[in-house]
Amino acid sequence: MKVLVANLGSTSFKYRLFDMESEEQLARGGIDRIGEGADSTCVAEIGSNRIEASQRIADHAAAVQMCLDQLTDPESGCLKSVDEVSAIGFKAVFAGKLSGIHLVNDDLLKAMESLADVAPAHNPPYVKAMRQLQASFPEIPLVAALETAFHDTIPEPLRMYAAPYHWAEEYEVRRWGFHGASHRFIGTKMETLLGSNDAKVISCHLGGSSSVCAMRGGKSQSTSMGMTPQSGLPQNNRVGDFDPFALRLVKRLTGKSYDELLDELSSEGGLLGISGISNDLRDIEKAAEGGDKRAQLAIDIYCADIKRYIGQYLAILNGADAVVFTGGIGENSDVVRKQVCSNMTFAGIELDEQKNQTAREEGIISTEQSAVQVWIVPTNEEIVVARQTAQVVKGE
Ligand SMILES: Nc1ncnc2c1ncn2[C@@H]1O[C@H](COP(=O)(O)OP(=O)(O)O)[C@@H](O)[C@H]1O
Ligand SMILES: CC(=O)OP(=O)(O)O
Ligand SMILES: [Mg+2]
Repeated sequence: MKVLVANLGSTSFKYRLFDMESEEQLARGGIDRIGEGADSTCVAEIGSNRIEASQRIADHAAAVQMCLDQLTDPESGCLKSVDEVSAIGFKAVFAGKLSGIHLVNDDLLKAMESLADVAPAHNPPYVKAMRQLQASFPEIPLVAALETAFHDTIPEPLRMYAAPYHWAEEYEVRRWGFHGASHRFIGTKMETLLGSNDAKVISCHLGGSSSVCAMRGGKSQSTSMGMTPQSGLPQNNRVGDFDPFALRLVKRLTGKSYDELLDELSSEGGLLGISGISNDLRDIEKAAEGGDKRAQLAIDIYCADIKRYIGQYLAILNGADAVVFTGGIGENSDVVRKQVCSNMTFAGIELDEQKNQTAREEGIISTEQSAVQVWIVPTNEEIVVARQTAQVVKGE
């Protein structure tokens, strides 16, 4: 059984094709900087073929089409036709109480559409891509793996807001949490790497969107994203945690509506809003190296917030066995990892600067005497979604 997984990130598109009998990865590809109006780097590995291109990709729907073209290319592809794929799984984000794994049908699409204003960077591209694929390939089952389900194990006191009690019951206003596929992958992987099925792990998934998750025995105990993917840490261009009453003041001073202000916070906030340069950390790091103060401030605010969550989670878990960095930023930015882990010796966290700078793949980047191990672990959200998709197709 071949399963294709589509991961429509806030800044990127990634896909992987698996043979599910062996879990062999047959192909993978990625496109970054989607919709920024700049050229995207499009990289794919299909069998032994490596394809690299630089071109303008307007949106995620165009990215999905490019993936299908790459896979079915007569020369470098690995499929004669898309019909060889038994199912397409989506690392889908938010459908409220329709959490977990679902076949994509009208009910699911409507639930995601009804929450488009709550998850504006995520739900609209998913719905568009799902509808496009439904129309083009009506015989191929589409499966949505909604990541909020991973956080069902968070205890009630860490899941609820101190809002009026009936908001949780009537409107489902609670800390849902996201990035479930990535945190689940890291939790399972760390059980193997640490040789324990009861490990205390703090997973820092840092990318276009970022979240930190405290896990015990691979189960989520708390996470930084709350009701929506705009919350928690500062995101690429979305605000992160924020006091809602500031809106009343800015509304009064500007005459703008709440909707306009929320749109600003979810498209002109986060790393872009603070730096005024880019929503991509690569550009921000370059500007900060060149002495740009706001770029440096964006990095400082981001790292201070990650540190704050790690501190919270050390308290919640009563210490930790490992802190893990993953995601586009977590795996690639030694600058962020160094700044986050500085001045943490009180908690037994000590980074090995040399290892941090040179590490490119999975490995430990803390010193031998560091009581808490610090790891880089490249995430594989797609294998988690592929397994869930195969379960649905097999009717398990
Ligand atoms: N070499 C790098 N150095 C610093 N940051 C990087 C590097 N490569 C990627 N990034 C950051 O990672 C982000 C993409 O992360 P990723 O987890 O793939 O994103 P998404 O949220 O779209 O799934 C980019 O927007 C950029 O900020
Ligand atoms: C919430 C989420 O999955 O975000 P992203 O795809 O941007 O990492
Ligand atoms: Mg992502």
